[in-house]
Amino acid sequence: MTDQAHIRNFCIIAHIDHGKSTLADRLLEFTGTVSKRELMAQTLDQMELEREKGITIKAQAVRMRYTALDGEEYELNLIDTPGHVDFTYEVSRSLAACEGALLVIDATQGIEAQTLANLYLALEADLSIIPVINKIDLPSAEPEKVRQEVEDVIGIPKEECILASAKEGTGTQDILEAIVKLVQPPKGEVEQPLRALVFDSHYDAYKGVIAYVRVVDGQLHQDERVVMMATGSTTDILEAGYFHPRLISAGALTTGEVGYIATGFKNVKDCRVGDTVTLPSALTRVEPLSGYQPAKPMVFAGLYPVEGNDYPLLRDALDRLQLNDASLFYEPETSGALGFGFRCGFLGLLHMEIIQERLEREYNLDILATAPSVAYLVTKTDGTTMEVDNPSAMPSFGDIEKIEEPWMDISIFTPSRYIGTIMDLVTTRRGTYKDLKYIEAERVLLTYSMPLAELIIDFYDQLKTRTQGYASLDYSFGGYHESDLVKLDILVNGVAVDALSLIVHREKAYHQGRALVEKLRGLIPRQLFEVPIQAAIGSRVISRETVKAMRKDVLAKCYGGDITRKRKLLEKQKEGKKRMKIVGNVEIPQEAFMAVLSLGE
Ligand SMILES: Nc1nc2c(ncn2[C@@H]2O[C@H](COP(=O)(O)OP(=O)(O)OP(=O)(O)O)[C@@H](O)[C@H]2O)c(=O)[nH]1
Repeated sequence: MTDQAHIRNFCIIAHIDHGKSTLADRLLEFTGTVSKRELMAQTLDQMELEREKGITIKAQAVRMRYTALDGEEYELNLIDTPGHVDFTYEVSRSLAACEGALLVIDATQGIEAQTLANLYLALEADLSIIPVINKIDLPSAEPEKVRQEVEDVIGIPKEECILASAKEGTGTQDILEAIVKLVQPPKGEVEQPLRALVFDSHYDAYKGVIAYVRVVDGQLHQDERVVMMATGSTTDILEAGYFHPRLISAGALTTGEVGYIATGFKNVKDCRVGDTVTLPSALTRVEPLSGYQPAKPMVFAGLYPVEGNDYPLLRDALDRLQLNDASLFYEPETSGALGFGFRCGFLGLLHMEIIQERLEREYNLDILATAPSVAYLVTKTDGTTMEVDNPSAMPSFGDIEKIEEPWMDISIFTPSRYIGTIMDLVTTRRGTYKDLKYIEAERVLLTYSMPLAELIIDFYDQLKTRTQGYASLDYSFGGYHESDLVKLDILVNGVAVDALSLIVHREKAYHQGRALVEKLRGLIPRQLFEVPIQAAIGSRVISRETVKAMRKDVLAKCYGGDITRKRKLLEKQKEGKKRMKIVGNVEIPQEAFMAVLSLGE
């Protein structure tokens, strides 16, 4: 165990793609924690999906030993943080386990929305900030300009910025020296009863839930009985140790240290991120560490197996994913159109996408997902209130007194030439303007308030398209507000398809209904008969399109000749069918359920 004065706990925060993982690799390599050969492209991003999407999802922690220029050896604990807004809560928990943060800024991009969002979280957690201007090897790098930006926007003197290239290793030692000099050693009392913060966890088939902890006070030892203050669960610590980056058992962890405990818990729910670990004997004497909050899903969608028989498999897969991901919520749901499936709650759209992909890739399931929805607070005329996260479960409008929907505070960084088009985009999404700040002559920070329902429908892609990729976005929950909403039903061949129902603002209902049926006409394949598609509010049909009947057989092309070609065509047709659901007697493809996401403006 290292004495407290020689421990430094820090994290790296950055906007997506500014080079956090690459820099982490350089630090691991420089300190000899991982050899170059061992260092796979990105050690810290372990999940395959993370690697592919190039984003960090789960926070990780690695212990390094570094002999500084002062001749002393230090224990440096690097806590990696997720870079995406969906995971803000995990970021803030990781930050709470540190005393310092490297703020990485891309020298070709400058400060972006999540640079600031993460910086604010770090300041809230009272961390020392070390700005690192990365990618200075690139020809388009403008380190001087970015330095000035750091001084003007963040208020840190520009001389304190470290210039680095994580790719080439420039500046690595300067960064390590700055960590030793500028980051405070951990405070906390080793004589006090144990308090350790759980800042992340993962499930291991042999050791149960592995909790990633920061010991704030006291010590913890293997075989000791501990209790989780928020959930009340108790267990004996099977193993205690640190990450190197693999788990190294050390028998104990002391005040100020970061490491893991193997808890034997069978579910991450017993050991939530943000919870405090203590000893049963100290339970009544210690205050839990602040800031625990259960993750709250914001975006909901139905997930259905394409093959009805796969329902039990889907349930098992969700069960298993949830072992590792306490923020994933699901419950059984039945849809008239899609059969048996699950209503799932996610932290955000990216989270939803990740879960969907993991179900398909790791569990080999074909999933049909309905369009994402938010959770509405509905007050009925009889005075009762309910939360509705599925449009088809909305009570009939005669019974509704009012509906409130979640609004987000959003901030957008953009070159000033795009202000007009962004303003226009946000207004068509019912957003309201809050503020505009010039960051430098040609870059601005715009802030708005906007319904989450509008944000999850293609907003980010639209923003990127309209600004040629230059704008960056960040958002946080801003409260519930009453809105004039209606339910839009879609009828296919005269039958209302519950999974296509939408909640929309009354003023936009007509336009959206029309756009949607037009889109659906293009997506629903021709059948042997004519298929009308209608949009309706209550019993009033507001728009109608028709899918014409099919005229020719696909096999007609083959002139009865080439059998391989015929088989190929049939195979292809089968492929195409994979993501189809038969509703009534009409085949509806997956894209139809997502059509609402791409209606354009
Ligand atoms: N030229 C150059 N490229 C770099 C440097 N640092 C990182 N990159 C590249 O920038 C891209 C993003 O780097 P990552 O380290 O994955 O970024 P990140 O911040 O960890 O991204 P998230 O995990 O999504 O938050 C990768 O293609 C890196 O190879 C650098 O110093 N110079």
